[in-house]
Amino acid sequence: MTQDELKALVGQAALAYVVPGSIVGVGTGSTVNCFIDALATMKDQIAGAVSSSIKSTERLLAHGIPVLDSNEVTDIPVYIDGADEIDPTGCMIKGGGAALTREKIVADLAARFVCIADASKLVDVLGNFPLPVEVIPMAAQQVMRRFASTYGGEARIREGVTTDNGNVIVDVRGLRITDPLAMEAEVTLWPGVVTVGIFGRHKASVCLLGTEEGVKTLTFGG
Ligand SMILES: O=C[C@H](O)[C@H](O)[C@H](O)COP(=O)(O)O
Repeated sequence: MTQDELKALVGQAALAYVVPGSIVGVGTGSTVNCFIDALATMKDQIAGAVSSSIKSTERLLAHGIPVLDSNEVTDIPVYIDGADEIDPTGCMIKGGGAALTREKIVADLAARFVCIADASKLVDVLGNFPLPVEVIPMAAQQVMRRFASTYGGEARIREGVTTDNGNVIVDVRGLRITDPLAMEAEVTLWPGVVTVGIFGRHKASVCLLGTEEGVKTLTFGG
């Protein structure tokens, strides 16, 4: 199966986690695009969506799925999103598409995080994928210096990218993130950091992995 077919497979499988009548939390990325297309087939059975990016909002609206303002929503049963890496405990690196901040905001509204990905995203230790950090532009150099002195790795500003919130993305290569919760807690405190792309406090409850043998379900509690 191609990567696109694996993404379509898990996008379709995620429909089983959508609670009828509810508002669905929708992530961002190529895998989520497959989910949005599948969700369109049951749009009459949901109350709408809360979206994590302008791109996902546009795709949802193009399918006629109503998108609610996150400020009008207090809680949702399920958030469905992709990931760049997933470790064996369900912690993830996200933000390859620069949507990490809004993704964490919507994930925080949700009782469960259903991660959809192809099997290549499952890793033993996070960090092979460059860690995205959304940073207020005036703090970019300061945050990159602090990363180098605290954790090492090689930090670079992602060229040509401005987030939906008007900020830059710093990508940090060469990390080995053995304690995602500790790094997430620490980096989140640095002035100028809006969001670090470690999803440890908002880790996956369930992960639907696309494999040659079909969808493999991993559960991490919750
Ligand atoms: O900012 C983007 C998100 O965190 C995506 O969920 C992540 O990059 C995975 O995207 P894709 O499904 O395209 O691999």
